[in-house]
Amino acid sequence: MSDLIPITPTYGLLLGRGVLERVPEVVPHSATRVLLVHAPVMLDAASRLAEALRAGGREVFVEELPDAEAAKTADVLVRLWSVLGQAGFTRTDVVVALGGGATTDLGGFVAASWLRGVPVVQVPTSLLGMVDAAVGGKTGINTPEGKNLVGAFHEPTAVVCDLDLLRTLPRRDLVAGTAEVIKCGFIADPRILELLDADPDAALNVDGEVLPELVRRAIRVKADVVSVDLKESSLREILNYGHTFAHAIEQVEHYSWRHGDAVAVGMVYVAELSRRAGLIDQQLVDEHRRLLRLVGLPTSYTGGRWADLLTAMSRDKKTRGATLRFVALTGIAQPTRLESPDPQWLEEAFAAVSTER
Ligand SMILES: NC(=O)c1ccc[n+]([C@@H]2O[C@H](COP(=O)([O-])OP(=O)(O)OC[C@H]3O[C@@H](n4cnc5c(N)ncnc54)[C@H](O)[C@@H]3O)[C@@H](O)[C@H]2O)c1
Ligand SMILES: O=C(O)C(=O)C[C@@H](O)[C@H](O)[C@H](O)COP(=O)(O)O
Ligand SMILES: [Zn+2]
Repeated sequence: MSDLIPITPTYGLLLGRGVLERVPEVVPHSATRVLLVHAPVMLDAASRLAEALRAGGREVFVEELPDAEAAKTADVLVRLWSVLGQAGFTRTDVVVALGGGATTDLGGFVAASWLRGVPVVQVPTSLLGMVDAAVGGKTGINTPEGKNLVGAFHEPTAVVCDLDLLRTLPRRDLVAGTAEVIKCGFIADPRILELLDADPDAALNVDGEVLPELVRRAIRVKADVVSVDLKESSLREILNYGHTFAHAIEQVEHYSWRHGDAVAVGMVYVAELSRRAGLIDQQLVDEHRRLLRLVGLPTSYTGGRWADLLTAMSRDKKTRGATLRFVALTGIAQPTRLESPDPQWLEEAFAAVSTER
């Protein structure tokens, strides 16, 4: 099973089983040099890919990145700029990123920043990377002040998602990836929620047919948004559902929380907030908790001081001046914005996610 999904008029996504070997096909012909950055766990796959690229006559530089969020730092970026400079990378050369969302965010930003932009081919290896991080052109790194605070919009030349790679993904990371799939269900595609509800085990079976269907649907949601609003002038914000509180958790917890787990709690937080603002009823808040728990995602967060979380939320990219802004729902597949919510609701929603309900 393999098919090419158009993301925007300029690039597509190859989705299927065993498609990793087709990466050389999508590397631009003009590229004589390739920088292949990979997550530590992808060492063998990176070596094989490098050999295949060399067999095609390319000069390949392989760089292993620190794992997970440790890859998304200025130090790693500086190290890679040095590699590119020493190797004499030109604008026709290419970066290939092989790993989870942290690897593709960093790889994308190296490509965006080198010579003000060279091509990048994204090869996500986690569920979250396939349905979200590697698609849509958001790239970047964290700073001590917050998550993804430095970055660029830089669309990939191609995205290659080999579903076979999910076989080695730890269960906890697979589950975390479903948070972004569920997010797509809540903001745009209720069928995602139905499929998941009907058979949560099938939704997490990497050898079955339900997971690929969920992956395709989530990618379609993302593609429909980024193809009309790459730079997040308005519509794209809906992909940030749950992320205001999620990013605050990640930062306050020094990135010991998985992004997807934080997004799960963040969606419950904004649902609680939206109920207080009169946008949704308690039933839809409960539905968030029920669906997230079905696949084993967390729905509560007991750590963190409220003041620290609020400071972190104020640095969210949707904030305008002193105005905190959230993506909220008025119903399933009906996203809206909630601006300057009552400070008491903000804290009450925190109290509500601080206990298991
Ligand atoms: N740019 C975007 O639009 C966007 C969207 C969503 C998330 N993100 C970012 O993506 C990151 C989260 O992505 P993630 O959940 O993939 O995290 P991750 O990249 O940290 O990967 C999670 C873990 O799984 C491992 N892993 C990945 N693929 C594997 C495989 N096939 N087999 C075994 N282990 C594997 C990784 O090495 C890591 O330890 C965050 O930094 C988040 O901010 C970006
Ligand atoms: O693609 C987008 O736009 C998103 O918001 C997708 C999110 O899942 C993703 O985590 C993104 O990196 C968050 O972006 P940020 O601008 O809030 O850092
Ligand atoms: Zn996310």
